Amino acid sequence: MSADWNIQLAASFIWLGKAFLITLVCLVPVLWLASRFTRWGRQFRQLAWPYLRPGRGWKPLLTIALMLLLALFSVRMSVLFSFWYNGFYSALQDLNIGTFWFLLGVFSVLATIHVALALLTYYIGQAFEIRWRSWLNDWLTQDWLAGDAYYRTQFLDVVVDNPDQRIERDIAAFVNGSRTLFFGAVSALVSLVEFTEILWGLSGPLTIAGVDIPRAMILIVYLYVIIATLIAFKLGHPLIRLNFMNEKLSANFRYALMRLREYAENVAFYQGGAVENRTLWSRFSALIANLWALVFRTLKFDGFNLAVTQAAVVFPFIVQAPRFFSGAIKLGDVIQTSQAFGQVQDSLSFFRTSYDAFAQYRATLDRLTGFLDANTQARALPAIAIETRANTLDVAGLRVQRPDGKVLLDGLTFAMQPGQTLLIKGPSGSGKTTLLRALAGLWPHAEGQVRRPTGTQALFLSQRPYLPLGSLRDALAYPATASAADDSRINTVLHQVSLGHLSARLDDVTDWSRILSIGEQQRLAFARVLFNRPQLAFLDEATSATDEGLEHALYSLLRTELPDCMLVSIGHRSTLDAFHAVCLQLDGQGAWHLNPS
Ligand SMILES: Nc1ncnc2c1ncn2[C@@H]1O[C@H](COP(=O)(O)OP(=O)(O)OP(=O)(O)O)[C@@H](O)[C@H]1O
Repeated sequence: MSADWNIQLAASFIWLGKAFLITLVCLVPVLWLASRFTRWGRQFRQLAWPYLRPGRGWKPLLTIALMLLLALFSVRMSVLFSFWYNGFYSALQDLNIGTFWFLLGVFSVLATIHVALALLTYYIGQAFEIRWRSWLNDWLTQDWLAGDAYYRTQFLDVVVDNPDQRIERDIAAFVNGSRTLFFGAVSALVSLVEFTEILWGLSGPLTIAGVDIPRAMILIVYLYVIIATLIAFKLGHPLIRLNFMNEKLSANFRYALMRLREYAENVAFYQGGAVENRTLWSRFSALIANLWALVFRTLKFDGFNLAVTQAAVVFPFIVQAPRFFSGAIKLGDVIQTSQAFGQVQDSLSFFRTSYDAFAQYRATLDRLTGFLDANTQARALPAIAIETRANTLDVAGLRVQRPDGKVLLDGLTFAMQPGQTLLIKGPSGSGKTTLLRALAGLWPHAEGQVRRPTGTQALFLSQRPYLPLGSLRDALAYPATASAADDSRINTVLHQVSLGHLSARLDDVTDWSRILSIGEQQRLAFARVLFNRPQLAFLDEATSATDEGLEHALYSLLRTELPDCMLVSIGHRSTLDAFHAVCLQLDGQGAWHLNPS
């Protein structure tokens, strides 16, 4: 078979147009069926459609169409190269120097196009992945934050592990896997059709045990690869679970390392290195045990795949040898046969060799859709509906339970007006912090009515001070944002809480929670209240790390600076009584009493 190189340009464009249309016509129903009737197809649609749907813009779909065109072009180039090899080797066999030089000229054109095509494919593919990844990152992060899902997923029956990994790694793996597997499959199928056609033209009959088999090459390659694929699927199946476990165990190990870094000082004080080492080692061992299982399974899987590929190298030569030596076909035909056989073999084998990649891809789909589903379930958990009402805290018939059903507090009813103060007391574990969680709308095991200011008009200072990543100015203003224009007000409140020495470091970006002592962090939290001037502040043991003198100074400051702010405090010290008019006493069994403090 030889090609007329003078008409190849026009012929290639016509081929490209036809192949593009045929591929689209075949692809659309296949994708639709997969997204309806397969689990991975449904998961893919759940993750991909929000980005790809034309209602949001045509750019992603048009980029996919362009990538499809490039993939088809690349198949066309392989076909042209295969004809080039045929002509070239036949010219060598015929000692035809004119054709030899002509074909070298053709090669330089083909090679230039090939290089340009490869670079363009790379660039467009990467640009597509980066844009899609950014969009997904934004979507999943917002979904995680929406409705306090990042906090409330802990109350689900099945808690999703390592959301950080799902956002950071799985999105990238999903985007890359979707592109490479999709275009890999499309290229494989189109190559299969093209090179089967070439092989059809090149193959002759084969006589086995007296029986003539027409077009034997085609029959051999298809039978060979289909049987090999079935065996490979069986060998590769356990890889799905092993890959899933690998991701999970790696993330668990990473989390243990991160935690050690986070609590470095506590561990160092306890001299708990040996215990930590055991924990780290046990998590690492689980990871390694799974890795060994993965290695042995991959040895079997890859060993089989490599053997199948190697054995296929010699087939076409053996089958064509009689026709070549009898002079029925030329050297170029033999070379092209071997290439076409290799291409058909590769294309058919795509589904076998990609089984591993597909297994990982499915694990990624599971992790990402599991994450989104958990967020949705967390948002659907019950919570007290908070009604916004300025300058009042009105609680009626509030019932708070532990997750195991034990009632901590029943029928709580009280109301507060601007400037009023309430101190919540009770034994440890009686539900004081949980009551605040319920009043914040975070606790799922609560019912009743709450009316209060919302948004930045209500501030909750939790037992453990929290400082966000960023500058000291950001930490002080949290959750509001402050700019340099607010510096004079920030400096005033810093001096008021005896942190004036920090006023020169407002722009310093560092991990402030490691630098400031707990007492200083608690003072910073008071500065936050003074800066944000809420109508209502909840202080959960907010002065537990300060001495009584400083506690007195901080509470006095709140009363004088924010006389209208309603204060709800939790605390064990009797020194707090003086700053609160009413005391709510809990017994942790459901009963409660309101007394003058
Ligand atoms: N996420 C949770 N899952 C299960 N039980 C919880 C959870 N959070 C709190 N509890 C339980 O609810 C009960 C009340 O806890 P809470 O933190 O409200 O007590 P507290 O009165 O604030 O205690 P302390 O004075 O020691 O801070 C405790 O028995 C605690 O173990």
